[in-house]
Amino acid sequence: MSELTKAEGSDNELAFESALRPKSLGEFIGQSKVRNQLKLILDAAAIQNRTPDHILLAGPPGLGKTTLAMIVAHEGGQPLRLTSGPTIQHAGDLAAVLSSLAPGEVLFIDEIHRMARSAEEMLYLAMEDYRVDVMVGKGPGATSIPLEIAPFTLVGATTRSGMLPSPLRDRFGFIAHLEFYENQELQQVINRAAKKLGLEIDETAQQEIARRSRGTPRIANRLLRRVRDFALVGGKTKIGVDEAMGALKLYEVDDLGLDRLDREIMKVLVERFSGKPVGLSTLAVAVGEEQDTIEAVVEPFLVRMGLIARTARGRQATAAGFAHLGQTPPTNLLDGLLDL
Ligand SMILES: Nc1ncnc2c1ncn2[C@@H]1O[C@H](COP(=O)(O)OP(=O)(O)OP(=O)(O)O)[C@@H](O)[C@H]1O
Repeated sequence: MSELTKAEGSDNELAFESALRPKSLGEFIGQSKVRNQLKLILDAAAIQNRTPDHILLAGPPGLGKTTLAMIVAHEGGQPLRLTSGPTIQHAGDLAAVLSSLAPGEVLFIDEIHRMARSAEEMLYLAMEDYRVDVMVGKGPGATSIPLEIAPFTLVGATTRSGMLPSPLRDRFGFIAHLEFYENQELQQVINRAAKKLGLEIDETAQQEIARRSRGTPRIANRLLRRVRDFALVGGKTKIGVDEAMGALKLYEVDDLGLDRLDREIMKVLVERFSGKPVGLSTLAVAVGEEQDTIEAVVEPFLVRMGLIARTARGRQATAAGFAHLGQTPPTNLLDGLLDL
């Protein structure tokens, strides 16, 4: 049974993601600058028969950071070890992972900004000298024993590159900033996924889904599956614009791709605070969501769409933000910002 058939059977989001992941740089759509930069690093390492430099991938969720880490391992013919910052709560957790790496292995640490501080310090030495200092004993009798580890490539991923301490950031040979995808690139993502899923979908339907995918391949794939369900239940074998629009309406994805949480945030900024600046914590309480989610997931997209602006005084709705909710901005909203 193929990976995709198994994923179809379980309809499990993670299984689907992994089945739809591009396996090589050539298959990876968009992000051409990052792709070329990454290719140079991998090719140079291959010529010199050494492990590629450590790589940091920064950007909002769902843009392909895990996929790129898998590609780095795959292109270099190396195994991949996956872990994440929140699971590394002590230096010992990291020491266990590092000391068990095979030579050349690619270590992927997702949400690397959430790793324990003590582990961060251990990572500095490991990245630079392929060595860890393991503390044995406690108190004044404690000694540190240096332990050699195999040469490896670290691929770190973060949605909050600003939260990484500079000594850690500086130890990466390459920092890639992933950008939101253009609609035409998302259309390619949808087309590719549809082919893999054996779906017939016309171009207008692809465009409608692409336009509402928040610049994010993960969302494009997810919306495609909901549109597929809509067509299936409606007894359609070919997906057209009616099926696409029907499903998107049912799942409350609006014209610009804003979902329920995006709209709630827009409503708070426009209706409750009338375009005045609002602090992140107030905003989080007002919509009942984690500050982290707002900052890493919601805000980058709304800023990119020009619907809100981040200022030193807080978050503000812009004139375009007011217009999107069908409201008239206050007269003192100058150049998208209130003249306070
Ligand atoms: N450039 C791309 N071309 C085609 N599909 C892509 C691309 N980037 C991402 N995808 C698809 O989007 C999904 C999410 O990608 P991925 O898990 O790599 O994102 P991520 O940035 O690691 O997200 P998170 O930070 O939430 O873990 C995957 O199923 C993958 O197939």
